[in-house]
Amino acid sequence: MTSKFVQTDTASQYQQLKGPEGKGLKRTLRLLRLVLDPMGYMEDNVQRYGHVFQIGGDNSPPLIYAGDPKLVQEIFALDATQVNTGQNNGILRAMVGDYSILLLDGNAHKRQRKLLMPSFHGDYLRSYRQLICNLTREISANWQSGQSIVARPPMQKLTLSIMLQAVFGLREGTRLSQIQSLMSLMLDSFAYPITSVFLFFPSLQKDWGRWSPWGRFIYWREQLRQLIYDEIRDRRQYLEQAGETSEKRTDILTLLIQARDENGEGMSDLELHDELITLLFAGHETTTSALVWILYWIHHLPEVETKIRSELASLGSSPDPEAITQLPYLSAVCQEALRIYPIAPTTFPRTLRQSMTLAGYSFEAGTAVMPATYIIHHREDLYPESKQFRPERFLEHQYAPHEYLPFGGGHRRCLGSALAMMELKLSTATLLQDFNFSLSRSGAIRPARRGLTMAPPASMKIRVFKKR
Ligand code: HEM
Repeated sequence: MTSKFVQTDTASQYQQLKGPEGKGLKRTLRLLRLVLDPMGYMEDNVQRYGHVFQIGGDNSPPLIYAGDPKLVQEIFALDATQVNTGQNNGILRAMVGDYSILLLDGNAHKRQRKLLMPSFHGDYLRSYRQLICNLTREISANWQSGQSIVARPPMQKLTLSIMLQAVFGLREGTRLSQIQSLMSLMLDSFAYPITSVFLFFPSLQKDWGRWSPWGRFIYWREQLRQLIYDEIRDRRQYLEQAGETSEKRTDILTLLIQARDENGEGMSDLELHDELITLLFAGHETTTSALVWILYWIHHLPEVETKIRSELASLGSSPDPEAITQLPYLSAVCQEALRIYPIAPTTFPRTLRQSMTLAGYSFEAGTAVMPATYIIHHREDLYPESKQFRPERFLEHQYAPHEYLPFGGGHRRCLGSALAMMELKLSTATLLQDFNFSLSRSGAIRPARRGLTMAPPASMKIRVFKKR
C-alpha cells in the first residue's frame, strides 16, 4: 500500500508507513481476524511492517497502530482541541447511550470528566476498601473444599456487586438483584468470540424480536434502563427530603447527583443514566477478566504463589486493607497480569483534527492514531523475555506512562484505574487468605475475545480448598 503518511525522522530517511492491504472480502476477513485474534493480528503485522503500521488509508481514513513509545508519548500529550476520540467509539453506543463520557469529545467530554473525577479519588476510594473485602468473603462463603468451579462467574458476580454497591450505593433488595441479573445476561450475550462479532458488524444488529440475539439484547437493555431511572428518581427524592440531615453517603450516584459544573449545573437524568451504565460496563467486565488472570498466573507458576503468600503472611492473620494495598509483590503481580495480556489490547483511537508531525511521523488531518498497548507491552527492549510472566520487572524498574499503558493515557486515561487496582489487590489477598487454589488444567492459556475486551477463556476452572 502506498501511503501519504510518512516518517521523516533520522537523516531524512523517508520511510513509508505500510500495513495490510486489500478491499472487499479481504478487508472483511482482516476485520474478522482482528475481532477473533487481535494479538496474533498485531504480532503478524509487527513482523511484516514494524512497530508502527497502518490499516485503511485508501478509501477510508487511515488508522495507525502505534507501537513506538515515543509516538505514544506524543499521542498522550494531545488534548481535546487536537484530537477527537469519542466519535470513534460509536460501537459502544448501543450499550452506553449518547451521553456517555466514552462517546463525548471537546468541552462536553471535559465537563463530564470533571464531574466524574472526584468520585474516584482518595477518601472516597478508601471508603470502599472494607466493602470489597466483605463482598469477596460473601461470594466465596459457600465454596466447598475440593470443589472445582468455573472461575469467571463468581468473579463477575463479585466485581458487579462492588460496582453496584460502590457506584450506586445499592443495598440488598429486589432492584439490586434485578440489575445484577440483567447486566450479567447482557454481557453474556457477547461472552464468546463468535457472539462478540455482533458488536463489530453493525449490519448484524437487527432487532427481529426477543428471540433474535440482538432483539434480546435490546429488550434487556430497556428493562435495565427503566430500573436505573427508578433508582435515580428515588435517590433524588431521598436526598431532597433528607437534606442536610441525611447520613453522609459516599456512593458515586449520590456524588454525581450532587456534583455541579462551573456554571452551577448538575447532570440531567439522561446524563446520569448514561454515565452510570458506562461505569458499570467499563468497570466490571474489565476488572473481572483481570482478577481471573491474576488467579491463573498465581496458580500456574508455583514460585509466584510462594512469594505472594509469604508477603501476605508478613501482615499477620487479619491484615489491614490499607497495608494490603501497599504490598509491593502483590502490586507487581497485578501490574504484570495487565501487561502480559492487557484487557484492552489498544487504547481508544484518536482522530487528528489537524495535520501534524508526531515523533517524526507526519500525519494528515483525519488520521486516527491508536496506542497499541499489546505491542508496546511486548517490546523486548522494554520488557526482555516479554512472553514470560515476571512480576519482578515492576520491582526493578519504574515504567513511564507511554511504556506501560493498561489503562490508556492522556486526557482519556481510564477514570477507574485506582479503583480497579484496589479491587484487584484486596480481592486477590482476601481469596488467598481464606483458600488454597489449584488450576483444574495445568497448561498455558491464551486470551479470548469477550465483547470489546480480551479475557481468559470462559471455561477456565479452579479447584478451591478451604484454609480454615
Ligand atoms: C482492570 C480494569 C480496567 C481496565 C484494564 C481499564 C482500561 C481502560 C482503557 C484502556 C481505557 C481507554 C483509555 C484511553 O483510550 O486512553 C479506559 C477508559 C475508561 N475507563 Fe477503564 N479500565 C478498567 C477499569 C475501570 C473501572 C473500574 C472504571 C469505573 C468504575 C472504568 C471507567 C472508565 C471510563 C469512564 C473510561 C473513559 C474515560 C474517558 O473517555 O475520558 N474503568 N479504561
